[in-house]
Amino acid sequence: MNSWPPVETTVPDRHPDAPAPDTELPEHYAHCFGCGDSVEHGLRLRATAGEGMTVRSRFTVTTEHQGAPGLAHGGLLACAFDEALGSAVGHLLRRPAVTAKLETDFLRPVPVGTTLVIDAHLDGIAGRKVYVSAEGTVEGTTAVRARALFITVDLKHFVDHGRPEDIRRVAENPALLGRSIDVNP
Ligand SMILES: CCCCCCCC(=O)SCCNC(=O)CCNC(=O)[C@H](O)C(C)(C)COP(=O)(O)OP(=O)(O)OC[C@H]1O[C@@H](n2cnc3c(N)ncnc32)[C@H](O)[C@@H]1OP(=O)(O)O
Repeated sequence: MNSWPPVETTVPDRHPDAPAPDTELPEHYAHCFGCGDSVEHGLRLRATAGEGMTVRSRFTVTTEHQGAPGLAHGGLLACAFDEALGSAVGHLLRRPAVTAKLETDFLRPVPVGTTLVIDAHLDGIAGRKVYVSAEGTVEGTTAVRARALFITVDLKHFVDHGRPEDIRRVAENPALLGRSIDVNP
């Protein structure tokens, strides 16, 4: 395995306004496939702030999430990790960031009806680059590991690239966005 993080980094402090350990974290966007409650067959990850630079997320696999009979689809598991890792970056640093690179190791199948517990850890930052890793367990057994590079961005990233009607909808109803991330840090 390559060394991780792959470049020299520093470990940041939690943002002073980051949610305290054991706080249940809100969805970051109501229409997010990873965490939004408005998405009928979305993953609906639930997350809790941990100690230090950690966040624990939980993903319960339903029949809509299958790739093979009775088993979670690998791409959706990767999505769950993207969300869990992004949640750690967003909530602990309180800065918007997007995934630039995501790698996953699938060690064991994840059955429908089980809950994957994803423990994400913010490993270090170098400028706008944020390195995070996570381990997912099912009933105490490691099933998936992942690591990712997120890049912090400003609000302009979303305004410039997002579909105008969706940007407008959020501007008209800011409650669609969670309040744990500073959009103008
Ligand atoms: C609470 C929130 C939860 C959110 C969970 C969900 C997260 C998501 O799904 S985000 C959606 C998926 N991701 C995206 O759409 C991102 C698409 N990509 C982009 O917009 C751009 O490529 C972006 C913003 C990542 C980087 O572009 P840009 O701002 O021009 O920066 P750029 O200069 O290219 O890169 C910055 C640094 O990162 C490095 N970098 C960028 N991409 C990569 C990569 N794939 N691999 C390695 N390094 C990379 C660059 O080499 C550069 O390094 P250095 O500073 O040392 O020169």
